Amino acid sequence: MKLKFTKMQGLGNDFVVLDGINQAVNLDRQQIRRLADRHFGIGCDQLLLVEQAQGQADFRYRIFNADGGEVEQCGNGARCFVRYVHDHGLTQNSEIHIETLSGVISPRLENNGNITVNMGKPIFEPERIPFIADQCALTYQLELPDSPVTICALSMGNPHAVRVVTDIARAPVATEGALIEQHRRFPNKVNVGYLQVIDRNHIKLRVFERGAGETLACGTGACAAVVAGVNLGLLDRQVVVSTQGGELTISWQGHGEPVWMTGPAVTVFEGEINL
Ligand SMILES: N[C@@H](CCC[C@H](N)C(=O)O)C(=O)O
Repeated sequence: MKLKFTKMQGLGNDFVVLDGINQAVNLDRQQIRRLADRHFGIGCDQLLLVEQAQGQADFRYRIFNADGGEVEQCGNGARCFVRYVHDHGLTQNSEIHIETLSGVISPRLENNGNITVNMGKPIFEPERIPFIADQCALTYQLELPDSPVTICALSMGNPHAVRVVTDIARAPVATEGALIEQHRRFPNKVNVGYLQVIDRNHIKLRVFERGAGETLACGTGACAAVVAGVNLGLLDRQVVVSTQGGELTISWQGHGEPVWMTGPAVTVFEGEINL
């Protein structure tokens, strides 16, 4: 099978994007892992599939982690999705509505080329994250082999644990992040963000992503970190998030309101691969 693909990135969080409307795409877990492999395939953190919407939206957006698992949401991917459907003439609309596993999101292409996405409302009820806890709380103590750690837990359509640290460069992202990702209290596993407050409108963030490991940036992770920081009283409602791959602007007006994310999306190259 030959597949046309586009390699894209949003702040260095990289994607293989496939048009499932104009070519037949039917991949199993092994094939997705191979496409994502940086030595034997194209290489990416996530594979994004553009499909016809099933309901009223413009498109259906499916997301697969590098480990082959399908997931609910991807913020940097949402911006790349918009850039892709525009550049490939699949739509002319600057605002589109796209179905994801966690509901419809509505990205908008700005005149300056950036993309703003309404990422929906954060979810705090433990059973909806899902996270095992007796009740909903601002922070939770999570048991780890050495000693417990304090986390915020929430969903941006996908599950996130957020830790506040004082020195992002020394945060145990690969070691502790991997333990939290697989923790028994997160039945669907979890993305783990480490946030350092620079000031009330600026944070630094690193994320150990579920199914992909540490990436250069995570859009939903940035949304989750800002929501957690606002809830903890550490941040104002509009925040610049510095990741290893660049900057995102996140704003959230508080409970019951959606989170807005603005940032870039870039095409790197296009090609065709034999599977
Ligand atoms: N990179 C993404 C998130 C991709 C999915 C995530 N790893 C998960 O398993 O939920 C982003 O930009 O949000």
